Amino acid sequence: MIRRLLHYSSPRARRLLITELVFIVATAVLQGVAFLMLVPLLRALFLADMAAVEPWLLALAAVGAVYTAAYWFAGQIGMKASTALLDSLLTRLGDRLVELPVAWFGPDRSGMVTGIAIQGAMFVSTTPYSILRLILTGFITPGTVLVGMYAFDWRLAVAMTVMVPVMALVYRWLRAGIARGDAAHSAAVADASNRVIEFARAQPALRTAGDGSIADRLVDEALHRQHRAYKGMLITGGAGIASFTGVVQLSLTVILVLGAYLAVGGSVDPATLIALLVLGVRFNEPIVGAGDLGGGISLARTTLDQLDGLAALKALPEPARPATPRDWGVEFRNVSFGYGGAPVLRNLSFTAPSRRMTAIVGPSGSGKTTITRLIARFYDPEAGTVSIGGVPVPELGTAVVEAAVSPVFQDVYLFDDTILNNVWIGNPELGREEVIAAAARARVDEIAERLPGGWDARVGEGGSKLSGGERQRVSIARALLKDAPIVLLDEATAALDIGNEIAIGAAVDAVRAERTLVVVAHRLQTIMTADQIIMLDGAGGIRESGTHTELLAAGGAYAHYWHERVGAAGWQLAPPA
Ligand SMILES: Nc1ncnc2c1ncn2[C@@H]1O[C@H](COP(=O)(O)OP(=O)(O)OP(=O)(O)O)[C@@H](O)[C@H]1O
Repeated sequence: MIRRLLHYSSPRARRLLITELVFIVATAVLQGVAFLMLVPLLRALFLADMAAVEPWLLALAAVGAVYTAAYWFAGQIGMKASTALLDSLLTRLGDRLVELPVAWFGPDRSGMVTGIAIQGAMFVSTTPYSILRLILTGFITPGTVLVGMYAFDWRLAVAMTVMVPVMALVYRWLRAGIARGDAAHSAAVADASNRVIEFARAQPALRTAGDGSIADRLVDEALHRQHRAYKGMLITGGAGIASFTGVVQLSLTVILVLGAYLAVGGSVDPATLIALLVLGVRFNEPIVGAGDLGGGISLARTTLDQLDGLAALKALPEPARPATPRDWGVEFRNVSFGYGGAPVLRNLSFTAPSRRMTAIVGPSGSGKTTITRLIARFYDPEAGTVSIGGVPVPELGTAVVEAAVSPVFQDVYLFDDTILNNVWIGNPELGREEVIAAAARARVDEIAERLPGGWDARVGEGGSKLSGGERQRVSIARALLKDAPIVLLDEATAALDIGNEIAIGAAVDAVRAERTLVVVAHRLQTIMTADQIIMLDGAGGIRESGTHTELLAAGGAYAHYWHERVGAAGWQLAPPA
């Protein structure tokens, strides 16, 4: 545990932690020495040997004073060490989250990450002071007492020594049982948290569907599993602690019986025996306390295991020196990819040239959004290459790709901040006026005018005060501000109101001449004006590709799709006769 804590510590936290541990060990040894000094002192008192009482009393007071000072200092350092350790753990967690591929973050991860950030890291950081100190004291103080015992009576000391491996075995068993129970409980808590978060988020959908039975059942099952895991943890933990306490009490009984036997035989005088028995009790007390705290250590260990698990996750490969792309055209060559199940894309090849708009169309679930995720390097393909400017994306590295790509996805997340700041994150280097200008190009000014507070109005958690289309407009404004050479636009599937239609149309016009624009296209206007249309076949490949005019003239699947869509939208391609 100490090694693992040091591993997750910054250099400052490590220094503080080591100093704290040195002082903890010193206080534990001093406590043991003080207990040992009780023997001659008590013996002198029982024998009414006042001449011997005084020096022992003074010596005990001196040890007590040093102990108190060391204890106070360990506490002060301990508090600083905890704060430094908490900082290190949260920094490590943050650094790791930034390195992990975007694809790793799903709703099922939020429970675990929240658990570490809010509770686990705090628990681990207070472990040295609140738990480790007591456990170390629980073993070092009795160890000191045991060594000293040999100076008083070797037979009682041997009896105590024989009990040590038995206690150690039971302690190990206790810790292993608690660790197992705690790991199962933590997993169940994370699962239940995910379910409850999902349940809260899904309320609008559940209420409109009028049947919340599935969500109710999933939450109930998760809570039930958590309850069972908690009960299991209490049962194994309770049984372990009871067994350990029993063994420790047994050792006391052994000392008592042996002491009585020795006293009856006359080889120990009664005054010494009573003093030694007091020492025996003091020997056992801290050990029992340490046994009770074994569970606390396991909780900290579970969080450290989770951090180890995060550290072991494979990040996407990064180049030692990122290559330079020749331009910003995108190429897929024989790309195959799936999410662990059936392949979504199979041997897919196409080019989205620089300064051109490529529209991707196809049946629902055919992989349109997946293509944009591969360009943004949320994932690397299982086979084939995705290249930008002639360089495979892994050779460019995630940082280059992230800087080169502006994604405007459907699931836009807005921070609970002002509408202006939500656009500003597209490029924090620019000034307020430039941000407002870019926002106006995506027609975000209309939204700001509507909200009390204008540009400084807050948008609510996740952007809850804005409509889906309005959130996408903010996302478009971010993309315009970021001014990246590749723009990925996943058009909303829902019908847009006229304001959002115009905003998206304006964004498309603003970027298409200068950048590589790849649009998962649903608006007829976007599709027909694209420089190139890639129509997916729904089986992982491309059915047809070309310009709107070419594909219509070919009279194939695209022409069929187009006429259906036009009919559904009520468009008229030619004036009625
Ligand atoms: N994170 C994911 N994990 C597992 N499967 C996924 C994930 N995202 C998408 N899929 C699956 O991959 C397939 C392609 O999804 P994708 O979103 O790329 O399709 P799409 O063509 O954009 O669909 P739509 O037009 O309905 O948005 C679907 O079968 C989908 O269920």
